[in-house]
Amino acid sequence: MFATRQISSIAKRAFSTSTSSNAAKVAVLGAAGGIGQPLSLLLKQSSLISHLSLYDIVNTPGVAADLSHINSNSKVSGHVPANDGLKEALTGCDIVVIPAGVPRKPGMTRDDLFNTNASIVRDLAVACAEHCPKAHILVIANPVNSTVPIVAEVFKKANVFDPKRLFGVTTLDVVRASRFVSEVKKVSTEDAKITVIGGHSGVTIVPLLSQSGHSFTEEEVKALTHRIQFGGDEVVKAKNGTGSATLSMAFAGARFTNSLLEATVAGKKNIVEPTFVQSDVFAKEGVEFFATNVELGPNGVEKIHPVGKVNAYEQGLIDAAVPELKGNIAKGKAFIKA
Ligand SMILES: NC(=O)C1=CN([C@@H]2O[C@H](COP(=O)(O)OP(=O)(O)OC[C@H]3O[C@@H](n4cnc5c(N)ncnc54)[C@H](O)[C@@H]3O)[C@@H](O)[C@H]2O)C=CC1
Ligand SMILES: O=C([O-])CC(=O)C(=O)O
Repeated sequence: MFATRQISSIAKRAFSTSTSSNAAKVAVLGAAGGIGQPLSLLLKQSSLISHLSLYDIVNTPGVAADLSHINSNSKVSGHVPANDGLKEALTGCDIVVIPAGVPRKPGMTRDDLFNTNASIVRDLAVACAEHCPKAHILVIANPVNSTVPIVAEVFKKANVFDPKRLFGVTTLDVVRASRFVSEVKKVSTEDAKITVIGGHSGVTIVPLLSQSGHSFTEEEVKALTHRIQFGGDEVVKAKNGTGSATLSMAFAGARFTNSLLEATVAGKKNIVEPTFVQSDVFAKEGVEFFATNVELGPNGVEKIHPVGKVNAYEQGLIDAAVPELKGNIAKGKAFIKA
């Protein structure tokens, strides 16, 4: 249901309504990339955005010129590093979405991207802390389990950290889970709402199929769990060295950004999305960031939902996720502290 409803309502807004009076400035950093371009296209259709600000180290003037001909009401600007481009892109931003960074090739883990992407995300976070310290920051760049703590540490160093405004985008995991379960159970995706908790890599992705209202055989649970945890690898393998998920990620990133806009700009209530945030849910186990369903409100995180009832199999998945997550988070924090 979400997909159809979202696309038709976005399309309607684009062609029949004007931009909301308190609409937001939204920046996409990495906007010329595989995710950045389709994500920017989807965001261009939102009437809750007044200014779509596109930043990349290359090619954003062209992407911005192209998108700017679409007759929705938002302004589009393109920025590259020259002439204070990053400062221009970020100043006045309400939301910053960060898909900047390299994607995986076959045989790599998301953690293998750390060496390249950690410094990209750090430098962009430093600029956000300086030019738009109150913006909501949505991190897509992998490894999300480490890049989110990196942004947090940068913001803490600059004394501007607000944990309610920092999100790791894990929406693709629930989008995949919904699709895969709908295929197995032969139901509409509307009837396949799956909670996915934890983080965004391999065993840290924990689907809670027992909460879905469907019954599964043991074999189905194992196969679905594996497919949801390693769905990213399916795409990396199929793209055969040319990248990872871009189009489904753009869809998922737009879904999360639109939900945040609905909560912050449109003041809608009961907007719930899964996301990797600073959380108390597993704080006792030493896990500072964790993805669960989160209610979004005018200031970002409104309420972090608990994990809820899990069965023994899912408890085993959580037990496997916790140490891995702890390590990923510590690695991100140590990168900035060092
Ligand atoms: N959170 C999630 O669920 C997902 C995350 N990803 C991650 O998203 C990231 C981007 O993936 P793609 O768009 O496929 O890669 P891509 O290589 O197609 O695009 C990345 C873009 O970032 C730009 N870039 C590099 N350094 C930059 C900097 N310092 N400032 C601004 N822009 C910079 C590049 O010029 C390029 O246009 C990867 O790290 C990938 O692993 C991908 C899919 C899902
Ligand atoms: O698999 C990757 O590297 C990209 C990603 O995070 C995903 O598709 O979930």
